[in-house]
Amino acid sequence: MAQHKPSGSTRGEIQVRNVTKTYGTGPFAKTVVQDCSFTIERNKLTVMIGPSGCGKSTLIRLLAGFEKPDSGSIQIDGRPITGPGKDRLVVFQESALFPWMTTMDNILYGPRARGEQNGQTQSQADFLLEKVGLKAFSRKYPTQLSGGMQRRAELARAMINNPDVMILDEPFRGLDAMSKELMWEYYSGLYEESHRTNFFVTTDIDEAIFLADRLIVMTNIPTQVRATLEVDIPRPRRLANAFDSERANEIKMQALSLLHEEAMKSFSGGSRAAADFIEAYAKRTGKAPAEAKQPE
Ligand SMILES: Nc1ncnc2c1ncn2[C@@H]1O[C@H](COP(=O)(O)OP(=O)(O)OP(=O)(O)O)[C@@H](O)[C@H]1O
Repeated sequence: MAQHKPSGSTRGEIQVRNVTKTYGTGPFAKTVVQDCSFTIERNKLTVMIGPSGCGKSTLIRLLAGFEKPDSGSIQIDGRPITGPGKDRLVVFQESALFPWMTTMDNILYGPRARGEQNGQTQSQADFLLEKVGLKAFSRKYPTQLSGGMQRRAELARAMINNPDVMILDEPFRGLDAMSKELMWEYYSGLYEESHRTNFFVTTDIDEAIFLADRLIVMTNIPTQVRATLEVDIPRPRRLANAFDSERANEIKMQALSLLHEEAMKSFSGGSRAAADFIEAYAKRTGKAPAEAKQPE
């Protein structure tokens, strides 16, 4: 049977302009995103990296249309995002596979639910199964798959819906190091097939550099863009060579130094976190807390 790869969309540019989001009110108000602007460029893989807890998942909920910004605007191809839409598809950290369905049935779930199952969706499912290395597992159930296989099945399940934008919130978090690296190859291979607009959020610098066309580095909370780096490393990228390039290391060092500065902000200002950090540092180095220098 002829196999059809998912068609690459030429839509899906997202513009975030001066977005602010605060949770709670009065003395309990907490601003998580502040005056944040960036563009997720069409047909590129944009990776967002930032310190843990800086507000990345909040931004994803805003892009997905699950929540609304307090001020500023978010547009897709010039239209305001007012709620969830089938032009955007979000893949979360948590498994969303139905345990009572086989891998194949999980992958075909979207087209079936829309009443769109036909010969073409079946051959797309075959193509995606092969691409994610699960051809021999199409009749297995999620519990019969490893964690990495489940994540690959989820990628296929999302991609068959051909969204204009794929939004991924730390989808490989929690996998062991080897499975995670394997996922990078599968995922970037899928991206290189379609060049669909992808927005991928992570806290893992190696993952970010391996995958990204563009890397957006975020500030600490309340978050906004600290820097945007073009990751001009040739494709296709493979684990065997991706980290050999001097350019990859240069970008990694640049991003790491920005992230380090941002992470250190949570330790400044005599906060409880700073006190804990200094105490732990003193224990580890054998120096009394008074001698241990607070990070600048
Ligand atoms: N609905 C909510 N109500 C109140 N506070 C919230 C809500 N959602 C998020 N926050 C707060 O916003 C901050 C940022 O959370 P968010 O999950 O967006 O960060 P993150 O960068 O995705 O974190 P991580 O990297 O750890 O996944 C946290 O301090 C969190 O407590």
